[in-house]
Amino acid sequence: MNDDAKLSAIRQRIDEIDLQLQQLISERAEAAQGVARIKLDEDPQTAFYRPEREAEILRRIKDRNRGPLQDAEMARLFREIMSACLALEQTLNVAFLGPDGTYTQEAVLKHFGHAVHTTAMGSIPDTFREVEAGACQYGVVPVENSTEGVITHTLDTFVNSPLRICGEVSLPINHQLLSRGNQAGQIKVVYSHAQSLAQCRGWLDQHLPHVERVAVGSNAEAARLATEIANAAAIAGEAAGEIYQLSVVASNIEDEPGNTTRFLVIGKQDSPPSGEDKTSIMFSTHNKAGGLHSMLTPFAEHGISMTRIESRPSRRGRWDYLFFIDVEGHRSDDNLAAALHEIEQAATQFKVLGSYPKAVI
Ligand SMILES: O=C(O)C(=O)C[C@]1(C(=O)O)C=C[C@@H](O)C=C1
Repeated sequence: MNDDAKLSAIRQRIDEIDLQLQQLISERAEAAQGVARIKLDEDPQTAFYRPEREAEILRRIKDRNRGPLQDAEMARLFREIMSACLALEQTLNVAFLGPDGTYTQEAVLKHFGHAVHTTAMGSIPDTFREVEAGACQYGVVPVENSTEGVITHTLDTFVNSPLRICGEVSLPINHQLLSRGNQAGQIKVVYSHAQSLAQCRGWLDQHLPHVERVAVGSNAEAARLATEIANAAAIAGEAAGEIYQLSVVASNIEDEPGNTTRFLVIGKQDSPPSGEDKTSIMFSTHNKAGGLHSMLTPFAEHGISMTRIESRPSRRGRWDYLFFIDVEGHRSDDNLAAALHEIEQAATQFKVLGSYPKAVI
């Protein structure tokens, strides 16, 4: 067989595979419609989105992947199939910290796939309010960055919100220096969110030491300004560059190569156990020596791993703090339920913010 004949034979095989794939995807979508009918029969107020089921499916897909596609690529393809199937059951509206083109929007699409409808909000509290009011079923907000630490605004907003955490998203952050066509030497001002400016401080000191740095509300806002102002550039993600049609002057300019931001998915529902879960809680304790230590002892005694601890002033008095803690496990696990009960008894204020599947993709 010559090369032309080989090529055409392989393409014929690809056509046959595509046909089978397409038929199977349609069958899968019909199956999802069947699930939706049962859910509605059982409860007219049902939640169609099931984070624990999606996490189980995506984990299995990664586990049984045998290449040549990477696990993450394979999971991403199935992520989109599930997203389209869910859209047949219900249009999902997800509020996020906007404007369009922010990393938070990227996190929404990574977590829910592209078949969801996204609504850009002006602030973190507005994102919470949109979900509390029922205008969107879910919201996505940033909570911590591996280089810059916690996003305090998100933690503070949880204090008075009835919403639950029902998922987490981990997004590698690759910052691009974007501009309308300026070369690095022509740039006089760089706009970005304060956190992104901080994450690129070393690069800016080295490559643009005399250029003014201006912090603005979001990276997407910075990208918009870079389209309007002469000799301006923005630090933002690729998505913002595409939306605002800016060219990349320098890519991946973050100082820490592993720079990652973690986002939380907030909603009104609790996520049942998925097999690999995390639980986030918030509490305050009497302001006395050893107070925090004694509050954490139940975790150690019940063999629970803590993955994060943050403290915030409680605003109820000087030196009074709220603690935000993430642990491994689901609140319905026996050992975690026992530990949480003991902590609740000893706390002056206590709230489980949610149990949810660990990020899979
Ligand atoms: O299993 C379900 O509950 C479904 O609705 C099906 C499905 C899927 O496509 O696999 C779709 C949406 C849910 O979030 C989880 C899974």
